[in-house]
Amino acid sequence: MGLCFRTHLNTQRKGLSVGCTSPWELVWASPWAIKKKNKKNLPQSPPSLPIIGHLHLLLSVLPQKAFQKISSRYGPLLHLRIFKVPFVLASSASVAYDLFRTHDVNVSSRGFRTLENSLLFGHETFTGADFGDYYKFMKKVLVMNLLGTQALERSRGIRAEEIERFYARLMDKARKKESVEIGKEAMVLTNNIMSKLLIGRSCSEENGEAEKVRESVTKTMGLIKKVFFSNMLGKPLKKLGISLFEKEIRGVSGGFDELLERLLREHEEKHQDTDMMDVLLSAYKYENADYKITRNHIKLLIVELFLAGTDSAARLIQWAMAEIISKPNILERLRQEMDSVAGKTRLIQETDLPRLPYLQAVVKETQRFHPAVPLTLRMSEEDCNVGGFHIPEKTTLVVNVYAVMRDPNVWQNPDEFKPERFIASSSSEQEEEREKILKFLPFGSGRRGCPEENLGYIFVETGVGMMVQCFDWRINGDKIVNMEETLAGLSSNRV
Ligand code: HEM
Repeated sequence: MGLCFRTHLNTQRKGLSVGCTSPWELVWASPWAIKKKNKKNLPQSPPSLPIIGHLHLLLSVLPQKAFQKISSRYGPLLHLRIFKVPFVLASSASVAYDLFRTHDVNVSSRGFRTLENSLLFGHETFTGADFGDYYKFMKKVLVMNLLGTQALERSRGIRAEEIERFYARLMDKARKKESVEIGKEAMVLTNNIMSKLLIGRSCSEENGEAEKVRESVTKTMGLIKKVFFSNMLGKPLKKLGISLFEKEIRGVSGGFDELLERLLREHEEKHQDTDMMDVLLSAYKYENADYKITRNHIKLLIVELFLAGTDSAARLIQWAMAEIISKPNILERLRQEMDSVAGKTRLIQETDLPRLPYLQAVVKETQRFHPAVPLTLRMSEEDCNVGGFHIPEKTTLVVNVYAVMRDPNVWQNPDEFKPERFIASSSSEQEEEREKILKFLPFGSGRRGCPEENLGYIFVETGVGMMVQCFDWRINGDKIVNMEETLAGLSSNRV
């Protein structure tokens, strides 16, 4: 993207193991089994091919789009199989409601398969942990020290400082008439903020540390996509599954491990209590803690938070800007709103956000249209009934968030980018509607939903807000913004 100053601004401103007794296997085994199926009322299964099952339906387009196409033809709750491994695909708002409200506890584990002795995808991750003591302990630590309202207020200064540095970097490029890769710059912003919150300093640009970390984040997000699908491929491809990527995983994992070990030693030497790593070290050393965490837990959580906080928000900033730049009427309305709230002499601040409903609506519509995490993975602990169908225990559940947020039964003109839909009704009406159906799920939902919705919104709204407020944008070369989607990690990407 090319950019220049806005002339009127005067600021410097895992897997599923299926035993022979699984009802799913019975379904495929014999006509006798089909009777069993009907008795149990399992979700419908589209026609499949011998051996590979439904794999062929997934190969041509992005998985979320392929799944959406299958669901719109066969129904919102389907059982599919890839080779011998079954999973249930949920694709409508009402089914999402059933899963995340009625059966929230039952589906609050993910069932990831793990890789031993690896930092990434190891058995001690927070994101993959069962909903047990370790998970609950860490979540409490997170809310109190990083993600809760008070913790967010304490760290506001860090984010404001980083928005100013972001502004200064763009201003420098504008002065030199250089073009800007929005995704890359957004990643620097989110990466710096997460580094400061987690380890008390941003990674150094001088010695290449920051670039190395950003590269590792991008590589890991790519690996998450591969491991997500290898989790679904399960047993038959076990050897080809996670082990196929083992070398790659161990490489990235080793790099993170080395960095984290160095950071832990730095923190132990300075004995302070200012960032998330300090908090976790105190918990590690505290004899009477409710749960005895290990040094490995600390490293893992830091890496997971780093990944979760950096990548999704940066991609959303990139998507939001792509939509805004290609739609001048949205850009103009945003600017008017921003100028009336922040004026022309200072940068937009976090505290301005509640008074910027249109900016909030643009960010929400970006989340609906281009969800950073289009598919989420859960596992049913016990048998349950969803949308009138029987779901056996230990079934992998894939929720197609992308399809839910384009479900034509609950969204008007779902394939149109229309921020106004988020300001048309009052917040009490929206709340009432949300209670009845779960149709807006960019952060997932229920116990295993994203614990950091607030921080996610702050990142994206302030980042986008500043870019719109302070700069005019022009597309390099092409007259239109390329909105083609690719899959990088589990995230939609813009190329
Ligand atoms: C706009 C940015 C973000 C988006 C779109 C996003 C989205 C998501 C989604 C969809 C999930 C899975 C939810 C589910 O399975 O129901 C998730 C989980 C998670 N997110 Fe976020 N997230 C964002 C920002 C963040 C930030 C800033 C942090 C932390 C600093 C964070 C930490 C986490 C963690 C720890 C989990 C795992 C929760 C669990 O397993 O219980 N996320 N996020």
